[in-house]
Amino acid sequence: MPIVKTVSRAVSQLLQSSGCGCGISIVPIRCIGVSPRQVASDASFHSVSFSESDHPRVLITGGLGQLGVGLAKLLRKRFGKNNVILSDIRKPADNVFYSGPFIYADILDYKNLREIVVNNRITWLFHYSALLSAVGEANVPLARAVNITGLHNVLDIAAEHHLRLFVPSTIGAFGPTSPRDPTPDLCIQRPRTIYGVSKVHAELMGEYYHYRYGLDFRCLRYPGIISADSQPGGGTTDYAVQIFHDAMKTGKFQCNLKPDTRLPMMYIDDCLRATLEVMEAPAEALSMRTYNISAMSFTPEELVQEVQKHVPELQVTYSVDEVRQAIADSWPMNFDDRDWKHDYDLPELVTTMFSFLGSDSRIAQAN
Ligand SMILES: NC(=O)c1ccc[n+]([C@@H]2O[C@H](COP(=O)([O-])OP(=O)(O)OC[C@H]3O[C@@H](n4cnc5c(N)ncnc54)[C@H](O)[C@@H]3O)[C@@H](O)[C@H]2O)c1
Ligand SMILES: C[C@@H](O)[C@H](N)C(=O)O
Repeated sequence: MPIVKTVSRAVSQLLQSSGCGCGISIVPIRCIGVSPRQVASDASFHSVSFSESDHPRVLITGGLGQLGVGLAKLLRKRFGKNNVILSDIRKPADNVFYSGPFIYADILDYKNLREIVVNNRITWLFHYSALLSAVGEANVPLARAVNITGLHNVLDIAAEHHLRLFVPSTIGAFGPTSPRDPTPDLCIQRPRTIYGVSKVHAELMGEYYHYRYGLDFRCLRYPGIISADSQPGGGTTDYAVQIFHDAMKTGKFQCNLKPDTRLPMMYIDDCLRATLEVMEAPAEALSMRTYNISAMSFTPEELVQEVQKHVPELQVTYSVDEVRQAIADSWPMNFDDRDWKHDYDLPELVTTMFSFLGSDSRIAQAN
């Protein structure tokens, strides 16, 4: 994935001729009255005293899911604790609440979201709220609302307030008619889940707003992300996180995908590093708005083999979930990101997960 690369002449011409801040750029401002500042918008915003600086002022939506807390930690290290606001509709755990600014933000409440952006002088927005693939199929109306209507709110607010906007897409934005091994950045995208459809919609709307209104929209298609300190939110790739917890706790793991189901995966540190890189890239270095990002690709049986090097007594059974299996069978097996360099392959991933989960003592003598 050439996040930062020389912009070709053709791309430069395209950018110059089609917007990016010039040309037709009347920003879509919704016709709702200007509301007075409401206490509710920043009532839960503790210990905040923003200083003027060159750092971006960041809002993360859906920040209490698998990826948001880790992203906030990374961004706070770089831009300062009080310049990064985590938000969600759920109640944060104590350690999250006291680690930096947190605010309630429902992305379906346009006015509230706009107030938060205005009152806190947000300049960068990471839009993480979503219903993932499996929970999305279980509640299509809610997935449609959060993933599509919510995105529309975010796009309009970002365009109106000239934010740099990051929206993650996914391997789930591809479908059975896409080339699956490998899947390139540009190819046919006909996903069969509401999650995938909403992500293709996000990719296209972001790109449209970029060319039409000059919105600084940036998007990476993530593979399945694996993390030790946060739980996945109901996706098809969740098994690859669950196995570590079950190996540690019970020594038994029931996999809900077939043993030979190959999917692209990535350790969370690589994912968050790539996200920061694409957000920090100079605009003129981006030749597209959406890129694949990839690290490794494995099947459940390959992951089990690697995990058993650390927990040899792990017992594994397979009980296939038909919904998740059908989704996985329609997704890429290998993701082509061309030249982005990841740090973690499968062995490093597994070692890191176990050392994070505190299993050093269980590492097999057999190694
Ligand atoms: N985790 C992965 O493997 C993976 C892979 C590809 C893409 N992504 C994308 O990255 C983003 C973050 O993923 P994640 O794994 O952290 O997701 P997650 O499901 O763990 O968390 C999503 C968060 O969105 C919040 N949310 C739901 N409805 C909301 C609303 N109305 N307003 C505000 N917040 C709301 C939830 O409370 C939850 O905390 C998502 O957009 C997802 O599609 C994740
Ligand atoms: C792949 C990704 O988008 C998510 N983990 C899911 O399985 O739904």
